[in-house]
Amino acid sequence: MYNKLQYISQGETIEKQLYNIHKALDAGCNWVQMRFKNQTQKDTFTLAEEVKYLCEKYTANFIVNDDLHLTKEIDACGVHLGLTDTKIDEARAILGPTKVIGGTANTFEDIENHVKNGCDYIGLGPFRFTNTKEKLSPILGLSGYYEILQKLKKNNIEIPVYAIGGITLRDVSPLIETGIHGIAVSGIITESDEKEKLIQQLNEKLHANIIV
Ligand SMILES: Cc1ncc(COP(=O)(O)OP(=O)(O)O)c(N)n1
Ligand SMILES: Cc1ncsc1CCOP(=O)(O)O
Ligand SMILES: [Mg+2]
Repeated sequence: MYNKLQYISQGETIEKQLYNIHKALDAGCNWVQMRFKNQTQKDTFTLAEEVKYLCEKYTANFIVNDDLHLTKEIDACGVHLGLTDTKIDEARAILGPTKVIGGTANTFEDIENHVKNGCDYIGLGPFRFTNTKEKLSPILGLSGYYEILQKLKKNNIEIPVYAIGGITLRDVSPLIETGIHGIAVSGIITESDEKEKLIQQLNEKLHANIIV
């Protein structure tokens, strides 16, 4: 099963990205999504090779944001694709059955389509406003997650759903109660001065036995 906590990297240079990823791994993250926007192909490739090496050293899963061909080229564990990125079925045809493909969703219908097209997990959001990403889809809030997760249950659609967007520690328990599998976070881990403690607290809440 997929880890319940995914760290999405931040940093405008290769050095800052590596620093942030290294810190997150040291503090106990074992799933990293490398998100390095608006960069040259050369720099993105250089960073990806370094991140792959680091993740192997820490036995962490490594997925690439957006870039399907880079994922294949460096043999990462998988890729995360948004609603305007390469289509999930195209990615599946190129990557084959074993790579992890995550897809962004904002609605029940997005999830239905992703499942039909061979997606492995869903990043459903945004939960609330965040400065980490520009051009956000409509904010879902807790009620949005509750509605969508109920509809998935009613339609017998089973896929790990990750909440994303502006999530803080105190959001985790109520989000888990909606039926999500886990969370994908960037800001709270990158900015924390006590990363190890935070990751431990996040994992405790993510793994608490909640009867939904
Ligand atoms: C786990 C997860 N969920 C959603 C996203 C957002 O993807 P996308 O909409 O393509 O936006 P960018 O991250 O590419 O700006 C994600 N990256 N990860
Ligand atoms: C990539 C992405 N997609 C929707 S919100 C978001 C950013 C998540 O980062 P943060 O946890 O800092 O809000
Ligand atoms: Mg994208």
